[in-house]
Amino acid sequence: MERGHVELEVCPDGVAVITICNPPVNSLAIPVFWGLKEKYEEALKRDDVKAIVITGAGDKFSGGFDIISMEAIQKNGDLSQISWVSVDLKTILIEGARKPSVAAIQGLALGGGLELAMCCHARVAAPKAQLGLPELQLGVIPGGGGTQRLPRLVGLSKAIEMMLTSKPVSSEEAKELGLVDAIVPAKELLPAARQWALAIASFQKPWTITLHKTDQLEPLGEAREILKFAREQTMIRAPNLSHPLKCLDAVEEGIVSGGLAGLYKEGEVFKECVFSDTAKSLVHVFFAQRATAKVKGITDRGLKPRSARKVGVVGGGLMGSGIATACILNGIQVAIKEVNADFLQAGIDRVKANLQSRVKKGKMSEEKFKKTLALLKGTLDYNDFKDADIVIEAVIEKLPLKQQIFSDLEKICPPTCVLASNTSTIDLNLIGEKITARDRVAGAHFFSPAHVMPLFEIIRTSNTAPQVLIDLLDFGKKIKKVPVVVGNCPGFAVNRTFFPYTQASLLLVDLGLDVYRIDRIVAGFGMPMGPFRLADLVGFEVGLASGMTYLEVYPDRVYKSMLFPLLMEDKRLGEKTRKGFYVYDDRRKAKPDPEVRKYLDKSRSLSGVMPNNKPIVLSDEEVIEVIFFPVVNEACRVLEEGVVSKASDLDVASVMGMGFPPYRGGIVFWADLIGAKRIATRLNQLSKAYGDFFKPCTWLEHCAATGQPLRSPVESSKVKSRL
Ligand SMILES: C[C@H](O)CC(=O)SCCNC(=O)CCNC(=O)[C@H](O)C(C)(C)COP(=O)(O)OP(=O)(O)OC[C@H]1O[C@@H](n2cnc3c(N)ncnc32)[C@H](O)[C@@H]1OP(=O)(O)O
Repeated sequence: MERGHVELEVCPDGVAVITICNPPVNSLAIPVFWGLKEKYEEALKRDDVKAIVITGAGDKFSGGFDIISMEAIQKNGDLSQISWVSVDLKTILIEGARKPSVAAIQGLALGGGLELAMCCHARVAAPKAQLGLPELQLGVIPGGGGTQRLPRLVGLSKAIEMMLTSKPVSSEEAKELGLVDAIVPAKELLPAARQWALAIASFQKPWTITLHKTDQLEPLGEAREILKFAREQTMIRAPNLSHPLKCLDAVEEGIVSGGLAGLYKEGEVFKECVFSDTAKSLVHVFFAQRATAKVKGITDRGLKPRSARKVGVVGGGLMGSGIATACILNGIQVAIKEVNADFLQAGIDRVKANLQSRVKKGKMSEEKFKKTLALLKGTLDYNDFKDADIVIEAVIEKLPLKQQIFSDLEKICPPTCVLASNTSTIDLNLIGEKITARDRVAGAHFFSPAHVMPLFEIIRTSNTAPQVLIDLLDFGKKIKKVPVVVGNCPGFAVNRTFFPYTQASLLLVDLGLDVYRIDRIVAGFGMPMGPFRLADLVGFEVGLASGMTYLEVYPDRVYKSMLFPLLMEDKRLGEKTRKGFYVYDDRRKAKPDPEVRKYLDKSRSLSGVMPNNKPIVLSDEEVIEVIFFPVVNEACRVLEEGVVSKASDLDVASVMGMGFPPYRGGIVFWADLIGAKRIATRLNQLSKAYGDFFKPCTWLEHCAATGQPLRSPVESSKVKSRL
């Protein structure tokens, strides 16, 4: 299907208005580029056209190069359809034309959209539009002249900052920076842009060819210093990524050898990047993230969400207060319930502290702080839940307590109120067992800290009503989370997939590897922290309790290490006691502790798993395999059992919930890049050496044997669906 087109209208004042039409964001699909060329040539030829305005249909200028086309290019390996755009279309035809062009920017001008605007001779914007070059977020670099024109408009430092962070600036900031020439009310945008274009044509306003501009560029020596510093920072912040450095190479070429040379370099680098695994992974995550909101059989029924205006939270502990914070931060009223005044005050204080930390960081004004906090009400009884739209229970993981709470809630809450539990392990069917309206029960699983972590796991049981899921999806979006609907099983999708992560790490320790080396390797792979630093953060009591849950349900896949109990015997419980695998100072900075050695030795001798009592030797790559291949194996079980409806949901969940590096595309995408065959072969070897913990599951073996990707839909005959 052809996507997008371009329209041309010649106004009586002699201005040709060229409009990009490709909803919802006017992305620059291939037909749009051809349309731009055709309409431009027409406008340049016509005698009744003096000047040109480029704009986007509706309320957006353009969201940039069409990422659907980018994915297609990555698949077919053919860049020829767009290789003419940067120089032939933008630089020669538009920027080099004998008639001036003005970009009329509304809503957003991102990536290729801003690049198009920058090759115009001026830019007029409506208030509050977003302008930026977020290409690095997709694993590519600006490939339509952005690496050359942005520094020439706003200076090198700011341009580098905008590209490396992928953060847009508002029209207002863009005006100050010199990226836009004027801001006018949205209604006057087109007339103002037309006037501006005519003023350029009659030489009353400057006819600026950005690629030839040098006045904003720093002197060469200073520019080199800025680039050097940017490279150093990039290597620290993103040691596994090469495309930000390549982006800086393209910028440098333009600074040293001129804009045109820079454009050619940019083209070469774009080509290298677009076919990289990094770009493929990040494009996959972009679409996968948006696809989580589409749930077959649920979101295609035409149901309308019942918007959540008031949420009840049961329990003001760490999770409850985090959930309450997430709600009030997004304008939703909250009643938080505790069992006594002290606990309630502690819960409210936690919410306050969460907000205050924003004030301290300059992200929230005092006034906004007060307004936000006013949305929170503390309560000791359920009366305040009488008009709640959603109630989320977030008390300790004790089934009878949760069952009692749900019975109470059913009596007091309106019949349309969604009854959700933030449990991370308990079967939701059991939690809702004592109530009549089981179709109202679902899981609303947040990740700690709940007001910060982006993932929101919505758990459905076989009884959960579609309307409840629609309401929770809407609620998730409202509180700016990425909601993923999953089935009901121990650990649900995320914790279940990742439980072998700690298990395998504990086994490696008993086989003789050092905890700190493991943590370094795993962090080097791109996880926010290694498994032992994470265990410290979560706390050993919690870690051990969830280990016990998995031991009950998946006994063949739990490695029974003594390491946690040994540390706990000496009151080393993790970060909260300032001693776990690491020791912590007042600022929570973790330092390896030589004393840990004795616990490791004891655990090793109790386990007796070291072959011939000698530590095994593994390369860094092998360590990653031993830790992450069992995670892939569990992900395959999750797919096999239909706990998620599509593999990309698990990719998003692993990235958003566990911090799996997005530039690896998520756990299943990453596994498919390696190949099921290699993973299954390695797991079979490990299984022979170290037991059933590593044994590949049916889906993994099936894909290894058939060459099918792991992400392919599991045939329904194989699915024991939990959805
Ligand atoms: C050569 C060039 O230098 C290379 C490039 O230009 S690469 C592209 C650079 N542009 C970007 O990275 C922008 C990507 N898009 C975004 O950040 C956000 O979508 C946005 C800020 C534009 C809009 O956000 P928001 O309003 O929350 O809506 P969001 O749900 O994300 O997007 C709406 C729809 O537009 C689609 N979309 C957004 N940007 C798109 C793009 N550039 N290409 C194709 N589709 C796009 C989304 O997939 C989504 O589709 P769906 O409804 O079918 O799921």
